Amino acid sequence: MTRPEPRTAPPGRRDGTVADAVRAFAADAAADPHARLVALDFDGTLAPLVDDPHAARMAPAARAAVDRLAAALEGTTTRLALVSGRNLADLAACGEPPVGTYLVGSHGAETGHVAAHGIEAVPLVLTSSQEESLAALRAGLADAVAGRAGAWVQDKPSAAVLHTRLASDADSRAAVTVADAVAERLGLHAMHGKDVVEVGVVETSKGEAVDRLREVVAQDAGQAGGRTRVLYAGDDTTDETAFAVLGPGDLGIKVGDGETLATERVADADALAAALDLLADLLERPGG
Ligand SMILES: O=P(O)(O)OC[C@H]1O[C@H](O[C@H]2O[C@H](CO)[C@@H](O)[C@H](O)[C@H]2O)[C@H](O)[C@@H](O)[C@@H]1O
Repeated sequence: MTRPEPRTAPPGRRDGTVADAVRAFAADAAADPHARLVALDFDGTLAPLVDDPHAARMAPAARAAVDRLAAALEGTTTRLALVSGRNLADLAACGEPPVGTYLVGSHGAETGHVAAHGIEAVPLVLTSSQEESLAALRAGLADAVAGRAGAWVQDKPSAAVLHTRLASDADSRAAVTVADAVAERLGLHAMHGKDVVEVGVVETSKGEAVDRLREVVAQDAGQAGGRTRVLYAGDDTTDETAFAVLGPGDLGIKVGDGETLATERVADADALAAALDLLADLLERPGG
């Protein structure tokens, strides 16, 4: 798994800088025939963070921009993806992705696609060893939250997540310490996100998922063997693995504060929506 060293994007960027970067990403298709992928994290990026994960929905401006972008992409060689730590079914339910969207759930352990008739998901099959690890992990995280008000465990098909958003600082620290120890004992990698510690039994990352999507999109767009250009936007530390696999012709946009490998930064979901709206404009009027 790629473990990037975060760095801080230059402070004080002008809004115009992100717009310029979006324009460069969307350079006239005639001059730049590469397939493109717009890959967006969900929580904290399109959807403001809330206490109940099931209640998370895209911010209204992000919802409108994503839907508009999806429509603008029809018939082009650009594809849309949601790339999330959420498990696939949860991502589909809360993200309500437009038809044609590629889905990456559980940080890459689950993949799918939104077809006109519904979600087409690649079945996730765990080995017996992974099933055993998952059971031990769930038991260990149950111990981590026992007696700690506000801390709770979310089960996923290939992972378990310690949530501490509603716990006191002391309870949060103690639960995180236990969760880290459980992961270490089981030989699993603990990913620390915003008020979450996520431990999965399938070794993967958003960065690996984005690299796999590059190939899928190139093939789908009739550019097999070509290098798909990627726009990736994310807000959390787990998105850094995706920023780490970006290179020339790609565009990384960090949403909110924090160290990052992304070259561009916007303040929040509304600002990201403005960038996605601009991209939709450019795709609707190539060269305009
Ligand atoms: O990769 P993402 O799409 O950003 O998903 C990462 C985690 O998102 C969810 O947790 C986060 O959002 C919750 C709802 O706003 C919030 O309560 C929590 O504190 C955040 O960390 C989700 O519940 C996790 O399973 C995802 O891994």
